Amino acid sequence: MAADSMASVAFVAVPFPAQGHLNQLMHLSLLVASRGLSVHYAAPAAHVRQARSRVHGWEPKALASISFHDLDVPAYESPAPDPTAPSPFPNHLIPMWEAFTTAASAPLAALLRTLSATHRRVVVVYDRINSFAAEEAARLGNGEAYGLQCVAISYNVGYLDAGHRLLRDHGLQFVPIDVSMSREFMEYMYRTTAEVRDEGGRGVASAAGLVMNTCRALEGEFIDAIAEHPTSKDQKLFAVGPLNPLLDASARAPGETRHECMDWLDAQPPASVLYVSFGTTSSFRAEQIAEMAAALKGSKQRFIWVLRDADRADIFVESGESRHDQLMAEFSKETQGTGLVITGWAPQLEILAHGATAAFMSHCGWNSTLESLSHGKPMLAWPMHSDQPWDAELLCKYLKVAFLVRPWEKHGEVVPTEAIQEVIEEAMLSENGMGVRQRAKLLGEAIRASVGEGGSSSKDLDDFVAYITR
Ligand SMILES: O=c1ccn([C@@H]2O[C@H](COP(=O)(O)OP(=O)(O)O[C@H]3O[C@H](CO)[C@@H](O)[C@H](O)[C@H]3O)[C@@H](O)[C@H]2O)c(=O)[nH]1
Repeated sequence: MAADSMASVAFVAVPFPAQGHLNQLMHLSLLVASRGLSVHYAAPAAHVRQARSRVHGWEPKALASISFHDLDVPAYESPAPDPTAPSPFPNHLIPMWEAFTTAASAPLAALLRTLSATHRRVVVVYDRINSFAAEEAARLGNGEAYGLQCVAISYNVGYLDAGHRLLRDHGLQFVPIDVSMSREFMEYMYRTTAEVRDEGGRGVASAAGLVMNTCRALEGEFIDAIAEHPTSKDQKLFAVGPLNPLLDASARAPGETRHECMDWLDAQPPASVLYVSFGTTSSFRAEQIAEMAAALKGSKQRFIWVLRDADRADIFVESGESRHDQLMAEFSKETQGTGLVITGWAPQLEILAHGATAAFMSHCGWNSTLESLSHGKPMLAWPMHSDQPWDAELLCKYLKVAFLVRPWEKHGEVVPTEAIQEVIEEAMLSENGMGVRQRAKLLGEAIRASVGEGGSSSKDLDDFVAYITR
């Protein structure tokens, strides 16, 4: 591709302001920038700062290849999450999301107009929740918009048709979205997300296509099912994932200072540590924390447990102290030598890549799922909300690389120590566990091949860049 043809195209990423979403558009932006495009990343100031400070797996200097733009939004509340709420869905983030959707389109439109005047084409890649960004791109004479699918593409197959052949053939259940998400968030999505307003229809009519953070090795049949669906008519589809960087088993991330837990991991035997973490949007009830602590201790397995509450709307107003600090000081003494508890931000990508890590107990957020599988690590699935029950189905019944800790039907109940411990022991010690680990290792190799030279995702990324710079 000629350099001038690249430079005359502006690529503008418009993420949804939550860690699991900021992160994916950041990785895609860095990948596209490394191919020589002029890349812009536009979000509220605190979220630009969050995305930059938490980016993992890249050289910090890679961030210099992107122009960051603060979208001016009015002040919003940033309450602490409520761990006692009946549902773990992060309703405390909704005031911030409302402020974002109401206010961000005007500054985004101004940015797009400026770029439109100085570039041959403006390509907006927007989180599918942010339909407003595609509408702003459509107002430009030289604008083009692509949705970014931040969750499994099979999730959409289930959403469009819960009785789809692929679901029937594999015995997969789709939990309706109004069951796995809060009513308040459904109402919000109905206003902000064309695909939801359309009940799974075409979505933003003007969007040129869809970029998917997945690969054929994981979801090939589902990618084909979406391509054949009438809603994809005239849309360009690109499966370019996993977007997260891949590290080798030494888990050395470029240019980063290492978290102290990595030295501890270095000293553990190969494939001996269970990693436990539940992403950035869920908080455990105190009763559940006690059962988890007892199960980890009782299993006598090595572990790293990231015990943190859901992010606040603005992560920089967090107090620094954790409600778990005191309890954990005691638990850490009891399990010293066997396990580590982290109540701050953990280097998840590095932990999952490390040769001492055997398996990952997770809520099955799509980033966690991709980060684990792309490093060949099986999962212990404990879905909390949103797309997570679907991911657990995909992992346990379709890919067969996970053990189910808690079936979705029991999501209102506290999972007792014995049930958690039983799954840990099955994953870490049993013959069946070894089989699942082996399958995850092979799947990891296939996923890595997808983004390697000549792989399906690498080819789709080439095609995407070639198409937007045509
Ligand atoms: O201490 C921590 C905690 C988290 N992470 C990272 O934070 C991200 C978390 O993302 P994810 O696993 O997807 O979980 P959530 O934060 O819960 O993500 C939300 O967004 C995802 C993408 O849409 C959805 O799949 C989830 O259901 C939704 O809850 C991952 O990259 C983790 O590596 C860390 O690096 N360190």
